[in-house]
Amino acid sequence: MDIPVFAEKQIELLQAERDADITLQTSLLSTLPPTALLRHGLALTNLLPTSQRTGFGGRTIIDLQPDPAIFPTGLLPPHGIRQGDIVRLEVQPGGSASKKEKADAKAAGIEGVVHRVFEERLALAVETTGDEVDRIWSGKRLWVVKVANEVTFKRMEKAMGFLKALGEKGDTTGLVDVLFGRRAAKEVPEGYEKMEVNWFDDGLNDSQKQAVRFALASEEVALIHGPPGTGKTQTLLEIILQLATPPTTSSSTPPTPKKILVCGPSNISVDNIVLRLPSSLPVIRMGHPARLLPQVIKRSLDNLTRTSEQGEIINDVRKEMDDLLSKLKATGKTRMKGRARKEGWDTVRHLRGEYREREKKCVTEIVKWSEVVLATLHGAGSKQLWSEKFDIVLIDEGSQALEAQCWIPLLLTNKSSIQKLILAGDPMQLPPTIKSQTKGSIPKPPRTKTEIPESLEITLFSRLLAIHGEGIKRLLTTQYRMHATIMHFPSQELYNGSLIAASSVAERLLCTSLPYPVTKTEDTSIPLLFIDTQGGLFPEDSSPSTPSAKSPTSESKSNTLEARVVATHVHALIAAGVHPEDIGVLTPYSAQVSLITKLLRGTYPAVEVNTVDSFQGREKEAVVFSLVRSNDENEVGFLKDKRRVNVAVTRPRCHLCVVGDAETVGQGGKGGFLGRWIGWLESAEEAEVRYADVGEVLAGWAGGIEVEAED
Ligand SMILES: Nc1ncnc2c1ncn2[C@@H]1O[C@H](COP(=O)(O)OP(=O)(O)OP(=O)(O)O)[C@@H](O)[C@H]1O
Repeated sequence: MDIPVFAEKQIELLQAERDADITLQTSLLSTLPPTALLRHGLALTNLLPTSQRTGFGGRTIIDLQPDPAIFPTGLLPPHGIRQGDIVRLEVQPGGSASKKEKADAKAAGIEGVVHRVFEERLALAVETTGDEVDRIWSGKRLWVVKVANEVTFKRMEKAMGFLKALGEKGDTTGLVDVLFGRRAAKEVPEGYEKMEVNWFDDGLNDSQKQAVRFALASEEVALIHGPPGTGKTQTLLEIILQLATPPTTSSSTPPTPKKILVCGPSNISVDNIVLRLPSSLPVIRMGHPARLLPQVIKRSLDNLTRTSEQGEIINDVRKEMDDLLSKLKATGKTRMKGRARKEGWDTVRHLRGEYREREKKCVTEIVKWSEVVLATLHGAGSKQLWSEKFDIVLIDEGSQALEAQCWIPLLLTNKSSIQKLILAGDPMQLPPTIKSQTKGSIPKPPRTKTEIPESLEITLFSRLLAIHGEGIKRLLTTQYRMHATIMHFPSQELYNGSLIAASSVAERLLCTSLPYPVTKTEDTSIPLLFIDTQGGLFPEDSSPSTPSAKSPTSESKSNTLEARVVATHVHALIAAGVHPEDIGVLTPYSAQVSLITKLLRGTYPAVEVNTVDSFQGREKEAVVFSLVRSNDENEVGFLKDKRRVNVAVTRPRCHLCVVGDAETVGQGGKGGFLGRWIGWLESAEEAEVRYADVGEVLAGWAGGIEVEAED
């Protein structure tokens, strides 16, 4: 494959994606009033700054509380601002603010990362000097607004720029050549299957052990294909331990541990690994502390820096800076004025410089001496790792990462030291969401070694498979999540029928397997239920919610009567004793999510209602899957992507209930995965089929349903 052409195409696609991202965000921010932005999770309004202190990297942490005049309870209203979000902090324009006043408020705002979200306050980390904070500090009412994350794009584009230059200069490493199919990957040594391994986790199953042996024996690239619940992360943990602490042998030269960079596309994917690594293994979790799970903070670079010897001096500088800051913050009689105030801010600036310098040295030392460094793919491009030499890069959830993201650890650290890439993922689940992609099209991975991918949806995992074939991959085959019946169809269709349900889960049922009593009913005693709405009496709503100021989600579908069927089934499960938090309702459409949420939230707020795409990687004891589509044209839209259906139907542990129109979905998906799936559900051999009755649905459980007028 022509590397410069590949890199240029990636840059072009990334720019289109960034533009789509910004256009969407800007149009929402410019059309919706603050209250609507709050409702759509894009802003948090009516905040007052209460205190500030110094955090990691010399950043200022600002605490923001709800204005008591608006929120007398002292609690923040329901909002969608999450830890780690990048936001702008601005003075909130009043209802009658002119365009110019709004623009001025925006220009004076500062960018920051949400450090912590509490019920009664938001802590924001800002990369700015104290006097700038002071400028917007003067007791005004503030708001935070989410901003598109351009930094992520910049880093991917930088990696692609590097790649292009390497290709042009002909300066590629052996690994890069393999990853572009310019030469075949070295063969795994024969007999690797019998390799003696001193297992850290002897409970691994055979397919996991073979995957570990394969990853250890491969010299350049190993893919680990982990279908849902098959213990992909468990397998990676063993690989990390084997590489970082090789067993001692009788030979006089002790084996050298490998230096490993472990990455994932999201913070949670990385934290999940950190949490499961033994505390005896010295590891560093890179990344902004605001984005890490509290349980991993002690292994974060931030914490290791603070608790090191050098850290003591750094802490002293920090304290001096904070004391001075609080004097500068003082109001009333003690307010510092004039020259003293100016000198005060100068000293803060100087101390901040000293603080950063010392911290940098300390960080470099810590990173140098750790064998396992964990970061998000994006975080692997941070300055602190630029010259670090890693032997092996290991990426979890590789099929949920953009290819350009995967190149960040491979190129923005010392690339010449990296000999091997171990990539785990499942190309049969959803790839990252691409906003610039034409709706409904499912791009195919390149068919030849030279074909350049035309879409960001083509992941490195699927491209490598297309280039090198199945020989570079090992499949994990025992799943530890769901009842064997729930697993059956995805296994047959997508994983060559090779999945096995572990005996601990193969017969899981709601009425027998939950850690609390659940009554045996016709619903709780079966793993798979299909409630068929065919017959035209449960039509999808005729006017789709199109993008508008009122409903800025993109074109989305809903089905009001089907939503009632879903709510009734949820009610029946809860009436039998299933805890609401163990039930998830999934649907491909955000408009249907809103509709079902409205039906359920008054009585059962703990039932999670979500889109399939947002629920990938998670599980619930019971899942109700609402298909929505029911129309004379047999249009099935989003459902056509088998990866979406696969994700939805592999989330439950004990019970899956599918609600939908077998006619529309079966005909719409005829000849393909979807058609076969509906055929299998209808065949009633494995699933129980019931037919929804409109009269019963309307007369059914409504007592607790909170049906609200559209707001
Ligand atoms: N060999 C095993 N024996 C028993 N339980 C196992 C084994 N391997 C994994 N598990 C269990 O299976 C569950 C899923 O494992 P893990 O989180 O590693 O899977 P995953 O493939 O990464 O999951 P997902 O597909 O959701 O990302 C965990 O509860 C884990 O403890």
